[in-house]
Amino acid sequence: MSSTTILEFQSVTKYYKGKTEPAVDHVSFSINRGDFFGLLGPNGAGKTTSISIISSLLKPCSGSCLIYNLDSRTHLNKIKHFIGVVPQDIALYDSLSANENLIYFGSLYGLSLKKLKSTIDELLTELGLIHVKNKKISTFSGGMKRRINLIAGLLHAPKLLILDEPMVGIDVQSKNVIRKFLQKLNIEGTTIIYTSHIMEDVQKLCNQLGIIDKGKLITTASPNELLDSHKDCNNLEDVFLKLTGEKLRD
Ligand SMILES: Nc1ncnc2c1ncn2[C@@H]1O[C@H](COP(=O)(O)OP(=O)(O)OP(=O)(O)O)[C@@H](O)[C@H]1O
Repeated sequence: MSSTTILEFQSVTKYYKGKTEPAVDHVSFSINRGDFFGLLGPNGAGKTTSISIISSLLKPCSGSCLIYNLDSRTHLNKIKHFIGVVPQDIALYDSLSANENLIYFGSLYGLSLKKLKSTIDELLTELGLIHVKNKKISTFSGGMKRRINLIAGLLHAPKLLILDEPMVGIDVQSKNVIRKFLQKLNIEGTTIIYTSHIMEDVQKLCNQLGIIDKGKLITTASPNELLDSHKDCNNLEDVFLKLTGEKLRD
């Protein structure tokens, strides 16, 4: 692992119980400090499985995932302080207010209540939600829930933020706020791993991409490198279709 590499996915393979095909098949890639790394692939490609291995929620059957040189299988307690995970499904309590949800999630990291309260107010302000701080999550729109879900993964100021489809089901305004916020966070030093099916967002945000399909890594490259090496393609979506094919995955 070089001094700038913070994550090394080394020949990782994962079979789910009862399945004969691997969800992730000997996948290797590395992520450098400061990257905005887009992990792309069609439905069922293995993105969430890979992210779950990085987050230590799943163990690989073979291979390893090193984060800051620590093995994700054996150093979960240390690693969880460096990483923030924002899952694809909204993981909030509907009957609690935004503030109560965030106090709950922040307390899981052992932050002092004083520090936690000031961080919550800061992030709610940055993401345009301070005026609904004490409103119940059940009254929130999809875009507001997505932004609270994002804040919940950021309360302990992780060095590596892992986002699984953070822009799903939200309007253009919410998307714009989240995109600008993530760009700022990345410029200020947070390394980000990002999965999405929205190629326009990926092109705007990511400096490095890993494309997987049917559990196998097809390529890692920057968006510009991909566009340069596929001159017949007009945009990233065309390159993605060329590399993964037009066949439906369902
Ligand atoms: N808990 C599970 N048990 C069994 N098989 C699973 C499980 N989770 C995922 N799979 C299978 O593993 C493969 C990879 O799934 P995964 O969710 O990682 O893909 P993905 O790229 O995140 O897809 P999507 O874009 O649809 O979210 C798929 O074939 C999926 O059906």
